[in-house]
Amino acid sequence: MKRVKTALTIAGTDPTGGAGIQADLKTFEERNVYGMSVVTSVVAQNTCGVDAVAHQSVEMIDKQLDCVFRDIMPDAVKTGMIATRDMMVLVDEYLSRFPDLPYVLDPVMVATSGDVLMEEKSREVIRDILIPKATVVTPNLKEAGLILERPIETIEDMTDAAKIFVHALGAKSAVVKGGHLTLDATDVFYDGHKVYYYTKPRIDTKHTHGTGCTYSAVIAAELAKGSPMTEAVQHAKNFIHEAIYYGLNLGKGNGPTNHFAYRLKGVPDNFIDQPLSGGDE
Ligand SMILES: Nc1ncnc2c1ncn2[C@@H]1O[C@H](COP(=O)(O)OP(=O)(O)OP(=O)(O)O)[C@@H](O)[C@H]1O
Ligand SMILES: Cc1ncc(CO)c(N)n1
Repeated sequence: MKRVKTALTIAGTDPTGGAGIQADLKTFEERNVYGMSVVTSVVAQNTCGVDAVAHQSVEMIDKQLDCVFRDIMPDAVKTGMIATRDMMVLVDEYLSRFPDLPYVLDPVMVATSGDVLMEEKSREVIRDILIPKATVVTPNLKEAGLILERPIETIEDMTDAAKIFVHALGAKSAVVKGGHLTLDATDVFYDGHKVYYYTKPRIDTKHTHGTGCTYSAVIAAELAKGSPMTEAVQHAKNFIHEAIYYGLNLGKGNGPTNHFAYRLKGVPDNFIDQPLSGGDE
């Protein structure tokens, strides 16, 4: 019998719904994939920043993972905020049991607001343990720079970085995201053979909270459905572009993106349509 495809996110939370687990689940749903979630850290945050973080114990994360894996096998997994070394080691244990499971690694380190979401000493665990397991790793410029210990600022740097993630660090593929470039929003994808450039015009907005989470969640959903990597990345690029373009104008800081936009080509009829406005009330 045919069954719906499923994706699991292992990540931290955002009660305002723009980033983290909440963004991932909305995105899975928008891509017609059944979403599941394991909470690593409860984060008291909003569009202005992070107020407090409560890490779940490794035992509790283990119990959540066990509940999922012995009941509903995901067709793809994505990880976002995994704050500590011990949490990463645990996640690695599960990934090791299912070596064929598509795994999207978003190496979340710092929120858009600048708040730190991962212990600095965990960086080498991401690099040495999780990256070699990744079907695709999706760093932004800063994360790529911190992991590779060199500045990543230009398209050439991004191309070199994507190749290093694959050839030196052992990821199957890598996409270095250019949301923080100054010109066009170009993302560089390398699959071990060929480099692909995905470019969209930069949208002039401050409402980019959770763009990275949303983007990697699209890739996970597409991989769950069996799409080839290049198509998954193209969907992610189109999805995030529309989600930013048709911004919802919510929040007092860097607002969330519009997770409806890729499906509806805009905002639902009963929303106040204010694309690209600046967050005023
Ligand atoms: N202003 C923008 N205009 C167009 N595309 C953008 C813009 N900002 C980000 N993007 C796109 O959004 C996607 C996510 O990239 P980004 O570099 O912002 O991730 P991130 O920094 O990990 O996000 P987060 O804000 O969740 O930490 C990429 O495809 C990037 O090109
Ligand atoms: C939980 C969580 N993960 C990732 C980000 C990065 O956007 C965030 N702000 N919060």
